[in-house]
Amino acid sequence: MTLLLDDITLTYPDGDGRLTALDRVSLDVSAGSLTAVVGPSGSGKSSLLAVAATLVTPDSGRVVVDGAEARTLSRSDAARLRRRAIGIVFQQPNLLPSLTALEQLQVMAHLDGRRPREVLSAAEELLDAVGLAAQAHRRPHQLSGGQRQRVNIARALMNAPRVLLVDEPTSALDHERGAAVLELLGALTRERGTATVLVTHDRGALGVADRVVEMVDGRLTEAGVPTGP
Ligand SMILES: Nc1ncnc2c1ncn2[C@@H]1O[C@H](COP(=O)(O)OP(=O)(O)OP(=O)(O)O)[C@@H](O)[C@H]1O
Repeated sequence: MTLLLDDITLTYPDGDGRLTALDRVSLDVSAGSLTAVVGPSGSGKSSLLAVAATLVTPDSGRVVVDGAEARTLSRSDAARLRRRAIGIVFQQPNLLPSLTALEQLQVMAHLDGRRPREVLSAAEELLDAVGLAAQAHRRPHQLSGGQRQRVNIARALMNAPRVLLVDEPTSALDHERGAAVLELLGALTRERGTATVLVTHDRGALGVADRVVEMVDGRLTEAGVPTGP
């Protein structure tokens, strides 16, 4: 199993008590499959992603990414796991305004100490895969919202992560662009073999998901396997 969340409980301080954001949640996601997480606002979806990304340590339960249990790693091994094994796509692309699309991708890999020539060809190949080969030298303000989100997705894939975590990627997009981004995420998941978790309000996501789970009040329930379009 490429991503395993096993019996996760996460609480936050809340006045005198604690608020349970994740209540004994378990989820496994295999390579090359996409799990959509739906559920009302405040039900714990972002918390689930933060735990899966190893950005937040749960009160109890295990997070296993590509065979490594996050809690047992040293700080530096945990940082490496986060950088290499996990790709994160947030709602807002957060691109650096002064860099071109190509450079946004290159920065990720340079931070990881990879060789410039190899980095350049990987970045060009990924921009091509997300349909932006012709826009490689544009800066964020010269791209549409959908194109910016594609750069964001390509950037998250730059270090060839085993796990891809995506939070509401279509919320800033119109229906058509949103649908195209979801199709792209489904295709990249299969091509690149990532274990993908997609948090979304967008019903269009149900068509690209292998599995749909629902969060309600911090608990996860199976919402069924979509039967396709
Ligand atoms: N840092 C925090 N400190 C305290 N409580 C928090 C914190 N982050 C989230 N919460 C609470 O935990 C619960 C789950 O929040 P979370 O952001 O995971 O929900 P969500 O399903 O992602 O919501 P939305 O769809 O609105 O983004 C909510 O009740 C929220 O108010």
